Amino acid sequence: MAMVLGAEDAKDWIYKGEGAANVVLSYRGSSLFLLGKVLRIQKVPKGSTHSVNGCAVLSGHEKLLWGDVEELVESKSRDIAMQNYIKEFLESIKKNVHDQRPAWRIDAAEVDALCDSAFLISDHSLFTGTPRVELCVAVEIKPKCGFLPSSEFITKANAIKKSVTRFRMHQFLKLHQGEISKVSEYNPLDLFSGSKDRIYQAMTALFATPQNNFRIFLNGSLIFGGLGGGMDSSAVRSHETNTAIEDLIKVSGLQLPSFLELVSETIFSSGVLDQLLATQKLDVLDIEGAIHAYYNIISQPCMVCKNSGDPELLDQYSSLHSLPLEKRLKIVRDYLIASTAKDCSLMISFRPVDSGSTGSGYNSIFLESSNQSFEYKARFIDLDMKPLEKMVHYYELDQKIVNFYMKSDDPGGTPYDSTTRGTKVRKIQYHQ
Ligand SMILES: O=P(O)(O)O[C@@H]1[C@@H](OP(=O)(O)O)[C@H](OP(=O)(O)O)[C@H](O)[C@H](OP(=O)(O)O)[C@H]1OP(=O)(O)O
Ligand SMILES: Nc1ncnc2c1ncn2[C@@H]1O[C@H](COP(=O)(O)OP(=O)(O)OP(=O)(O)O)[C@@H](O)[C@H]1O
Ligand SMILES: [Zn+2]
Repeated sequence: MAMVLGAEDAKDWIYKGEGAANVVLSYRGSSLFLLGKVLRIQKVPKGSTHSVNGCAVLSGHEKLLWGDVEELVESKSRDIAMQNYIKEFLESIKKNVHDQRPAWRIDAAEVDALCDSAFLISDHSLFTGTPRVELCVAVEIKPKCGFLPSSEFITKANAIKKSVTRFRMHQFLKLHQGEISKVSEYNPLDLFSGSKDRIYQAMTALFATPQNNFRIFLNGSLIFGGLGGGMDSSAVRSHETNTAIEDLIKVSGLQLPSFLELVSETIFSSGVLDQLLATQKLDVLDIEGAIHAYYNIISQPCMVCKNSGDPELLDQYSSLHSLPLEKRLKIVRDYLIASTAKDCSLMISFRPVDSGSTGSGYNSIFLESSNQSFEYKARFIDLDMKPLEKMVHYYELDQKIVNFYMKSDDPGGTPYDSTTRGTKVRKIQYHQ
């Protein structure tokens, strides 16, 4: 369907949220086609001409990497060929959303008014795409990495990575950098555990410290959690949360614990995170292994080998450098796919249905504690491909997170075993 958007249409698009790379707007105009859709527009870092996640076209090395995924290589160039460049519309959007954006996001990047294209996607915070027609409660969860790495390429000095989650270690660095005001007790291993009780425990922790990992929408509007992917959502919470949660309770008939139970039960019985975890686990070698394959692909001397004076390690790494090209490409491809799976978000929308009426074709769930039935829809968002050129950043950030964590005093014990929380088990392991 051909449709041209001009500056006058910008008023119909309302700021919904944003991440590091995109601003997302929901439609509140009168076009039936656009109702229930969101527009996802790329951002450009302040002072740069490239979008946050690199160029829309693949670099030469990326073509080598993804070359056998024909659709990907083709679609990237098709986007460019079909570009419908609507600068005025995007300029107006840029102006309109300015006041709602978090200051730290404004400082980092702005809507790219020179963008070639934007994504028009279904609004997954709505059940059927029609706001205000029926009650719909949705949650957005950014689960992050749900397993502990066990790669043989993790150096002894970084062995802590095998027993403390990346999420927890990163929390200490974020706290130090002022990005968060307190360390979250959310443990991704609980969420991915497949155990009902542990999933519920993860949900309770996400609710207590939502950061950019948890949001609740009521009929498509954010009622809980940080707008704009805010690390700390204290502003939204202190202001509006109480009434919003009261609204939620009133309209859904669910008390908060029952609501968290509904989400936990859905995650548990749908198995929706199982496949995500399997995809995350494509990262078999960890960045400490994959980085070597990366340097071969870009035909540059390996900086990690260059800076390592340990003959034993160098010997181990040489096994990676001497792999056939196809194997090295696969290592990096799998690493990047896993990175996407570690960074995407899950949106689950719910609508109440009369008990027993499950003939609609949607998945349904019965919540015993409240004797209510719900239909649900689970969708993943932000499945963007990660740019190849981020590999060095991944390596450096990994080292930084681990080094900082080792200097920190984490009173939390081993996050993968909540029964040992509060003890010094982790430290004992570390000092061994
Ligand atoms: O590296 P991480 O784990 O901090 O993840 C980044 C996210 O940080 P957070 O989830 O807060 O820790 C980060 O999120 P925030 O900006 O912190 O909300 C982005 O999602 C970033 O991806 P991209 O650069 O937009 O493609 C993410 O970068 P990738 O690592 O997924 O490329
Ligand atoms: N299809 C959708 N339906 C409803 N809301 C959406 C949709 N896509 C994105 N959003 C909202 O917009 C926010 C930002 O979108 P998204 O995560 O795609 O941005 P991003 O910049 O790519 O994120 P990241 O920081 O993880 O790279 C999401 O957190 C979510 O609240
Ligand atoms: Zn190397």
